Amino acid sequence: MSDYKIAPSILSADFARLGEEVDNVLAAGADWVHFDVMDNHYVPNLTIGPMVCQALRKHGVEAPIDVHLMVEPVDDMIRMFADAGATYITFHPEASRHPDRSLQLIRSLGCKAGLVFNPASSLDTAKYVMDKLDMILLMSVNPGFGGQKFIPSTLTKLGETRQLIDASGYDIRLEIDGGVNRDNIAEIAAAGADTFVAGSAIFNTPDYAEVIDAMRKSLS
Ligand SMILES: O=C(CO)[C@@H](O)[C@H](O)COP(=O)(O)O
Repeated sequence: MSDYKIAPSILSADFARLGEEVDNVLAAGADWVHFDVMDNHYVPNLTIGPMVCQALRKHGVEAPIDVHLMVEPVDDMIRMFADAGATYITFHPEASRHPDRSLQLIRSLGCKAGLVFNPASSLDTAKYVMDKLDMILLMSVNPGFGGQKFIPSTLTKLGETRQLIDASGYDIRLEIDGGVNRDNIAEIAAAGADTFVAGSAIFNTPDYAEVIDAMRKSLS
């Protein structure tokens, strides 16, 4: 597999200089912008909303914006992020009363749709909606904060998810999020991931290009 995507999580960026940070990380070789939306209800933290996504588009960001909704409920936010220029919109199935309907809503608004699974959540819901998925995102930390350690049992879960995707025959990306860095990215890719979210491993270093290059080297 060679179509790897690196998606820096702007949760670890300097919010006071967000446009510049996103420009810099894309110029450094990032493929996507990962956009973490937290509501202090589904997760115990509060971050950014659709206005910030729209502001990044107005600023000139053309790269895919990968919106990870950690909010409950999800449908109003899906509509607002689709209007704001999101490319992917993913949500946690337990945060929607009707996950199938929410997935259909995302696609009906012209975005790509995905489900997110926490470290201890079963993949069951995914099995019944494979035809409506463009991405499965596995959390390798508990959601809510950047800078946590990768939970090793996620490697087994990645393998199970990869089998599920391959058996389905659908074109579904497998994204991993939490504790990804230059030292573990190769092992994570070998377990089945093709899309890598990394926040602190990129934004907490002075040279974004150096880290992203090192990640790509590990992947090649
Ligand atoms: O969604 C989340 C946290 O809830 C992630 O996107 C983190 O922001 C990843 O940060 P690092 O673990 O890479 O620092």
